Amino acid sequence: MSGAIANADDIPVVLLAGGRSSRMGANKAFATLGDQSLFARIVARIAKRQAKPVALNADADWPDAKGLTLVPDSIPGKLGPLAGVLAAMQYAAQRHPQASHVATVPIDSPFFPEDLLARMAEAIHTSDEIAIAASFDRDHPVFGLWPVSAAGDLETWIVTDPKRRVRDFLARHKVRRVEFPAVQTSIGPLDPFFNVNTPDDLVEAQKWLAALEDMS
Ligand SMILES: Nc1nc2c(ncn2[C@@H]2O[C@H](COP(=O)(O)OP(=O)(O)OP(=O)(O)O)[C@@H](O)[C@H]2O)c(=O)[nH]1
Ligand SMILES: [Mg+2]
Repeated sequence: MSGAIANADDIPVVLLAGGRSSRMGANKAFATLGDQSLFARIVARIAKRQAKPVALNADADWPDAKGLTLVPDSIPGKLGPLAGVLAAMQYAAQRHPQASHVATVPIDSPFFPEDLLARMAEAIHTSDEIAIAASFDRDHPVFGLWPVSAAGDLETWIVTDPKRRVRDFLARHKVRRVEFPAVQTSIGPLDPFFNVNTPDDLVEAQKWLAALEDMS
């Protein structure tokens, strides 16, 4: 905890939902998992621990933002998740000027840790550091705390780097990786960052959900 500069309660959270859902074939935010859409499930999971209002990074014609501030990408063309991160930074700079960081959470990962923001905030030691989540030794940079001060650098990088690989952007900054453990369930260890990309993933997510409900 010592040295941490960010308090999780003060960090605005932006849901990333600006992708194409091409593997799902339809907007996966509205795919049903249990008795809720992925979108509703993720909003509820954040609301459990998050005091600040939540914004939604999605296309301007999104059907129902559930009262969240709708934040479309500032650079058009679906240039990847970091375009959503940039929109999140710009939203935070305008609407939460006291916040050093903005958090991003993707719309397709329904089992993310409840202590996500608290642990990521603890990992940040200076206002220019990035924190990203990891599990099973794999990075999940869509789950990140992003310094608002890096917006200009991110914008330049998105526009000028033709490959736009997330790891290349991260290499330009000081990054804190926060490793989260597997969740033990009745059918085995669940990666808390399991994400739903395909119809088959949705079927698998239903199994994990049932296994988690068995445990509670
Ligand atoms: N703003 C924005 N968000 C994106 C973009 N591409 C992906 N994302 C988001 O980043 C997260 C991870 O992306 P993917 O799992 O690849 O989702 P996707 O791009 O919608 O799906 P596929 O088309 O199947 O790859 C999701 O929350 C997406 O909504 C983009 O171009 N712009
Ligand atoms: Mg995904």
